[in-house]
Amino acid sequence: MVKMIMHGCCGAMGHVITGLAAEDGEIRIVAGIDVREGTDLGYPVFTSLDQCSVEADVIVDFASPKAVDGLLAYSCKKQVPVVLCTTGLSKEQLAAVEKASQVTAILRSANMSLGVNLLLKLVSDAARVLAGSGFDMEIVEKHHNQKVDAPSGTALALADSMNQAMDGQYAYTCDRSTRREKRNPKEIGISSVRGGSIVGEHDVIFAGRDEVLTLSHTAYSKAIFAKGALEAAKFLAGKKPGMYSMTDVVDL
Ligand SMILES: NC(=O)C1=CN([C@@H]2O[C@H](COP(=O)(O)OP(=O)(O)OC[C@H]3O[C@@H](n4cnc5c(N)ncnc54)[C@H](OP(=O)(O)O)[C@@H]3O)[C@@H](O)[C@H]2O)C=CC1
Ligand SMILES: O=C(O)C1=N[C@H](C(=O)O)C[C@H](O)C1
Repeated sequence: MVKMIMHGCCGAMGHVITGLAAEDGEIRIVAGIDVREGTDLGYPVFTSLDQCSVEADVIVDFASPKAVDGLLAYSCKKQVPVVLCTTGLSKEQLAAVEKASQVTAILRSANMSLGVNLLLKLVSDAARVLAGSGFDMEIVEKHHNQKVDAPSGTALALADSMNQAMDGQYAYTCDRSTRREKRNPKEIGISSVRGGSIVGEHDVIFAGRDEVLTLSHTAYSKAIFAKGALEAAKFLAGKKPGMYSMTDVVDL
């Protein structure tokens, strides 16, 4: 049985994961970490990892960028692998994640769903063919009104996948409101919509002359992320230091 700490246990994802883990015979949440007060989740909850007296094989994180520095320090010190799902990390934090992966096992993914992880592959192929033939690339992402970061981590990961396929020639444009010039052919536009309870939608648009190809993913519940996170946690427990990704967990 894999023993897991749920980092961000009182939030939206923490609650969904707590429910799914309770029905899973291979993994058990032994402690939770959260600054928010919560109802009884069936395991002890601490306000920070430093306060946590319970040992575990893996940490699953859906919390806040504010908590990432402490999370990395704890993971390195205690040698507990981390499935890092929080989005909106700064450039400095992303560099710190890379550095920490030299001493601890880290799996970072902006989206734990099977569909988006396949989409990351599909958009890379599409970019090679279509952007290579002059098509413009745009991403539109839609999320609920509680989301604090924009653009979404998934939108950035999709853009990275497309840009890598094009040898890193593209810059990302997330706001055109102050510009008075035509679109640069070497840009990937990213637009964000926030409203209601939209779980997560990503449209990747390849627009050429007289034809448009759109590849879309729609999340209908947060359970798809929770399921992927638990699979990733089981995979990562006991792994040696390094940087892992969902492509190590799912067969694509
Ligand atoms: N990779 C993926 O597949 C997915 C990633 N996410 C990402 O996961 C993160 C969490 O999402 P979600 O559950 O919807 O957000 P919520 O805000 O609902 O939950 C986050 C929880 O973490 C708590 N928290 C904030 N700061 C700290 C801290 N320093 N230490 C411990 N706990 C803290 C929050 O408390 P308080 O409210 O008091 O601040 C809250 O209870 C986001 O970055 C989101 O983008 C979400 C879904 C899928
Ligand atoms: O905050 C969310 O809800 C989500 N965040 C992730 C992101 O930023 O891409 C993944 C998913 O889309 C839901």
